[in-house]
Amino acid sequence: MATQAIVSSSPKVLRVAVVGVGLVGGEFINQLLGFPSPNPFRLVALTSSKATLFAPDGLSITPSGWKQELARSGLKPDLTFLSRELSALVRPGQDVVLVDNTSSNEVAALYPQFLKSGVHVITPNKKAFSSSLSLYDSILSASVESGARFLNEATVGAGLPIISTLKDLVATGDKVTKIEGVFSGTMSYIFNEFSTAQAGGPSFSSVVRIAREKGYTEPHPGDDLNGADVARKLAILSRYIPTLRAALKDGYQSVSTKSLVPPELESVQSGDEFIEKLPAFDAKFEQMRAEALKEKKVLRFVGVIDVQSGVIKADLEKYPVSHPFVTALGGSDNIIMFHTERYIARPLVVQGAGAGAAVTAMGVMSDLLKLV
Ligand SMILES: NC(=O)C1=CN([C@@H]2O[C@H](COP(=O)(O)OP(=O)(O)OC[C@H]3O[C@@H](n4cnc5c(N)ncnc54)[C@H](OP(=O)(O)O)[C@@H]3O)[C@@H](O)[C@H]2O)C=CC1
Ligand SMILES: N[C@@H](CC=O)C(=O)O
Ligand code: NA
Repeated sequence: MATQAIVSSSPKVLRVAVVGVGLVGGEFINQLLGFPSPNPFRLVALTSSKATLFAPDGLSITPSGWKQELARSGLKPDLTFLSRELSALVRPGQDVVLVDNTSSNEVAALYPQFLKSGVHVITPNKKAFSSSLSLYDSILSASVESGARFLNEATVGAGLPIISTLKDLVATGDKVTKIEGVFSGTMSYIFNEFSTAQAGGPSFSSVVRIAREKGYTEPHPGDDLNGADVARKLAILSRYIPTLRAALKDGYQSVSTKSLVPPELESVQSGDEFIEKLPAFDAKFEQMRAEALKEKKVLRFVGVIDVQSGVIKADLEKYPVSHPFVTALGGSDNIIMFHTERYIARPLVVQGAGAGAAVTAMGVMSDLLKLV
């Protein structure tokens, strides 16, 4: 009988640094610490806007204790320090990952620096990928230069496989002709509750308040209501479509976008103040709801990328109650339809919860697992 060679290889371990420990960040840390054994991840850094913890061989923290540990840390957050320390940890067979769970432009602007030094970047933060083409290009070239990867599945549809589906369609040679759908968990929740086949219903401001309490909104709910969150998602997806890659040089701001923020509230800086002042504008939204219902329709906030015409827009539209954007959706659900040359008879459809801490953190975890 032939002797079989026994090949022993130690399992790959990834060092993970987390910046941003809010709703999504907190849930992500708990999912990471609770990963089934053998856990391939070592949490080496936690950084909030006020403090940081760092231990190159892994922090000794627990799901119930990390918040206290971080609050007790005397170390102030310092992204330059973090970048230097993480790049020093990169070596053959030892991968290091930055997970950015903030919505910060400042952190996003540093991705090229982290990537250049070989640190992978994973994030649900839309800022870098939906901003100027020059930042996007420098992220791509830094990744190509070092081989470090940037993964951003949770930036569109939270945990739903939207970016991976689009990448697969394009990489296998399919031609995308149109992508359309409900891309915002917040807008989905708001209009699923506010605009139904029945007359009357809750006030607009009350459903916005609940969407925020459920953790669907951006840190400032005005960033959802002004359409910017949907415009950013459309910009991110457009860049994966070869003919549209360079269409939005200045980023999401070039997407034609309908804002639902009353002009009087545009300059309100705090999310709390915004929520407090919104009830004064309920009558205007009630009128929009009643006008749609007169036509036997309901309101839905949708996004469209029409590849052939080059139109990319985020808008509030009226739909008959038999439309899939009405019948198929509840809660914070997203629905995204990919029309392609291969999926010509009926679109490829991805649907499910598109916001909330658990499903977003799962999208970030699924990216992390792609590196193991
Ligand atoms: N919530 C959801 O359903 C989804 C969220 N996302 C994205 O996930 C990201 C996080 O969202 P969410 O958790 O809801 O937001 P939160 O506001 O709950 O969390 C963001 C955290 O980032 C911290 N932060 C901001 N700037 C810095 C910085 N420079 N260094 C360290 N920490 C910083 C904030 O701290 P502080 O409060 O002290 O300022 C805050 O705790 C956002 O980019 C959002 O767009 C994506 C998909 C779905
Ligand atoms: N605020 C966003 C969160 C996910 O991207 C949304 O409501 O969809
Ligand atoms: Na996703």
